[in-house]
Amino acid sequence: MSTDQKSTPRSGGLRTTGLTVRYGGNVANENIDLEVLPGQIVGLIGPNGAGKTTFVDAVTGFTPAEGTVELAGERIDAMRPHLRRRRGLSRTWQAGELFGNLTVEQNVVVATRPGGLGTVVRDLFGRRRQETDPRVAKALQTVGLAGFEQKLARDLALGQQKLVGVARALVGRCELLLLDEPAAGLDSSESMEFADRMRTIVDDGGPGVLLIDHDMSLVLSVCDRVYVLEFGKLIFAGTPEEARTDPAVVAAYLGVPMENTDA
Ligand SMILES: Nc1ncnc2c1ncn2[C@@H]1O[C@H](COP(=O)(O)OP(=O)(O)OP(=O)(O)O)[C@@H](O)[C@H]1O
Repeated sequence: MSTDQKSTPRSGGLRTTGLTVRYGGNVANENIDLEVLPGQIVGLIGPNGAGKTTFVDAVTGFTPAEGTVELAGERIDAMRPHLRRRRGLSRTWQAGELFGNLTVEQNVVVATRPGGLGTVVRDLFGRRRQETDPRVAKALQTVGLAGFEQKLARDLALGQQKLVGVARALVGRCELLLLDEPAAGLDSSESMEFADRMRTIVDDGGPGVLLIDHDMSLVLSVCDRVYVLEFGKLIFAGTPEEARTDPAVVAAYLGVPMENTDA
């Protein structure tokens, strides 16, 4: 495994050390050391069942794990999921996260309210309708959806709906953004458009991003670094260029040239 991880503490981003998840006798993640620095897009890939979702669940606190998780230099592994979120660990979900009958703006507002959807609905039908929260406006501008605030979420193209999901994750404190299969359902040009937007967000001072996806061309083209999981273990960490020719990575993908592989 090639890696250039340093042992000095970082002031931002995500770092896991020795992250291990067991489901009975099955070790779904084994000693995972992974780092995402601010300003980086880092890919996490691996064949079906390799342990990618388990890793996300462990980092976000939805699955018990051994080892440490640091966010922006602070240990968060003893925290419950909502506290990790408050510290700036944000994620998007694979599917079904938007409320189709609400506007784009309302969908993002939901993420800013402690009461979630219930509070927003009360605001809509009660007298507490407020001006647009500047954080919401900024998040929508960041993802390129300024001007779409009053459209219904269901009327947007799928790629735009995914960007609403990103805006929701970005609103409030965001030290690290976990993108869980953002390209699912997108065609290759929509995926690349999404990737370009993510690159711009990160390069413009956005958070570090951990991108988990089956779309290899997306991951290899947009990521600064790539980690590859197989049977719960990291078999590779390095640049996308190194991943394309690494024998263990190629073997994990059955020898198919990686540009053409759909994990
Ligand atoms: N809640 C659970 N209880 C028991 N075993 C589980 C549980 N969740 C996942 N596993 C097992 O852990 C291993 C890793 O699964 P995981 O879903 O994390 O892989 P993945 O890389 O995300 O797969 P996919 O690409 O298909 O989503 C698999 O062997 C799976 O069967």
